[in-house]
Amino acid sequence: MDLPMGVPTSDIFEVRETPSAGRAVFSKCDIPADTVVWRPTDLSLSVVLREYRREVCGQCFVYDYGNDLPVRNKEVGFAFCSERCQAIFSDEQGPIGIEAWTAAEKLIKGRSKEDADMVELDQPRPKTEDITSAWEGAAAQAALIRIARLGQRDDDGNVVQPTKQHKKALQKALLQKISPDVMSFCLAGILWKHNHPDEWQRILDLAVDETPYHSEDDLKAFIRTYLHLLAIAPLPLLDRITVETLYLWSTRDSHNSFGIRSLEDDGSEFFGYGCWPSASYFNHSCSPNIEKKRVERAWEFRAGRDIKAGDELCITYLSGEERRLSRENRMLTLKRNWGFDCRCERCKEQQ
Ligand SMILES: C[S@@+](CC[C@H](N)C(=O)[O-])C[C@H]1O[C@@H](n2cnc3c(N)ncnc32)[C@H](O)[C@@H]1O
Repeated sequence: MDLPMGVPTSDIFEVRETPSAGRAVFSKCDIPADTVVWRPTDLSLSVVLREYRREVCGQCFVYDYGNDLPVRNKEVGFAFCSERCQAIFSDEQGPIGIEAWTAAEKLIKGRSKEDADMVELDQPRPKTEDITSAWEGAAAQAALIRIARLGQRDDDGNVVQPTKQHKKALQKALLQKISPDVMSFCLAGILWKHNHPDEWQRILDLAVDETPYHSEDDLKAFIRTYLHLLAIAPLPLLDRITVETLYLWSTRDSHNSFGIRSLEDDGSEFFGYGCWPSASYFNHSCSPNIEKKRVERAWEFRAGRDIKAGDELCITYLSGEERRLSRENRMLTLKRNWGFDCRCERCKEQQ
């Protein structure tokens, strides 16, 4: 198998294709319990949910039992546990990133609470053809907004000023309902691609979910956010804000992101999520032999028991409470959240 760019490599494990669960990680030698097997540090896109933005550090995800963090940057809408974390954040996002977060924050703050994300359960997931036609439906308005921001050139290469029609398309986008967490996802993804253009292939190589939107509302929120970003983002980012990038990010995020949860209370607080490509080749088991623990922005994957050479190394995708569910309910949870029928050893044995 040609190894994808983001595949983790190590002396003690290798990534191979499996007959029924895609690629997976296998031990190359006996691994004693408690051995640190892998430390994924390659965080790409991450989202800290709006409701936790004052309590969870925007850089290292430290959480102080719900207390507001000491360094609050109201312009960009993040709080930090220290000046150092704020400086690292600014450095990683770059001047254009900071300008973009500031523009997004200004737009979100100017709006009422009604705009908060509402999750409608039980709506069907949009199919591929619904997704394609919904994005196509936004193309004309997107083109007008681009011209409103950048102008356009006539046949002789002269810049033609935007007309009332272009400006109206931009204004119309700004009046649309805002979904702050979708905005964070899209902006974080665009900025990651902007700041790491050579690493995009690591994202494209991940497992794909062609129908990543949970509901029609969710899909609509992404399309509105696309238009919002075109209307407000710094001009050097406009070429990056494309349907292709936003859709491809969603198709990879869906089956590869990990929840960023509290480190106490069995991870009961869900602060947001992030995608660490090198962590994304470990399959799930309901009886995992690898324990994963978040350490600030990184993960530590440790052998939870003695592992024999040739065994598959599996983590669990379930949260603390979910692990105690019956086989049927674990299967349902994995199907709903990750879209697969679990084929782990424990589920096979309990069949
Ligand atoms: C994070 S990726 C893991 C690596 C993936 N197998 C690959 O080829 O990229 C998650 C996807 O792997 C597959 N997978 C992981 N654990 C599985 C399991 N226990 N049973 C069946 N499929 C599984 C599912 O397709 C799932 O959406």
